[in-house]
Amino acid sequence: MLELNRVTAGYDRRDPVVRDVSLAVAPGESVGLLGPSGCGKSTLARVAALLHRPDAGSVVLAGAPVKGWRYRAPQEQRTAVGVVFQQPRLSADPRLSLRELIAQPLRSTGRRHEVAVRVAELAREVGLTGELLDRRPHAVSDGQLQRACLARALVLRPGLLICDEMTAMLDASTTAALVSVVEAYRAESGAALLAVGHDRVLLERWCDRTVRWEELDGTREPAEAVGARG
Ligand SMILES: Nc1ncnc2c1ncn2[C@@H]1O[C@H](COP(=O)(O)OP(=O)(O)OP(=O)(O)O)[C@@H](O)[C@H]1O
Repeated sequence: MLELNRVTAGYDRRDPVVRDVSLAVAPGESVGLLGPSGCGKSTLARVAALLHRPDAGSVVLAGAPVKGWRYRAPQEQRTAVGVVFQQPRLSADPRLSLRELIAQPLRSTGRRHEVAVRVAELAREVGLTGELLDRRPHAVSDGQLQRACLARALVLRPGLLICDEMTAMLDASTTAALVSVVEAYRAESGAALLAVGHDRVLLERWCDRTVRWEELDGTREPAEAVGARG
């Protein structure tokens, strides 16, 4: 579903954060990427979500090489990937109600009834009640806002979901609830998952396999890097 081939990326070409990293997620597979704070996991997650152009290497999504990058990849390709970040307040437009937030990726479809039905269905799945849906981000908890962000990530029925420390700010019961929403969606849709984080116990329980950041580092011995890709 996703192939990152020898990706180098960062914020300064002379000193990239991600160097020569390769990682593949098969269709329907869930992969947990584990690494310490600051190693570059979120940067790689943003490349995988087609939101950050790599300086070198390639990204292949559902068998098609991603082309036409500006800072991000073209929107048609981006809509095949759903993404949830660690801090919902940084990714959610504060002017929108949770209902509008969830519906945001559907705004170009114009079919208002369908949009309302889909938003209501997802809100129910993530556990948001009617009254909460009319509130704006400042009037809900982090957990409630993250539920809305997860619903938004699923609204276009992506074939690949990327969860970048999705539950890092949440308590155990909200974490369990959001993981089970992701798993229910994957069971029904066959979507693949890349979950990024530093909670080894959570990712090992959640994912088919986990990969440690050190294993991906293409600047290490070639034998180690090949092993990580297999
Ligand atoms: N927009 C940016 N501009 C410049 N440097 C950045 C930017 N975003 C991240 N960095 C730097 O890139 C490095 C990797 O950051 P990244 O967020 O990818 O790491 P991470 O492994 O996800 O960390 P954490 O687990 O703490 O979220 C860090 O040194 C960070 O300071």
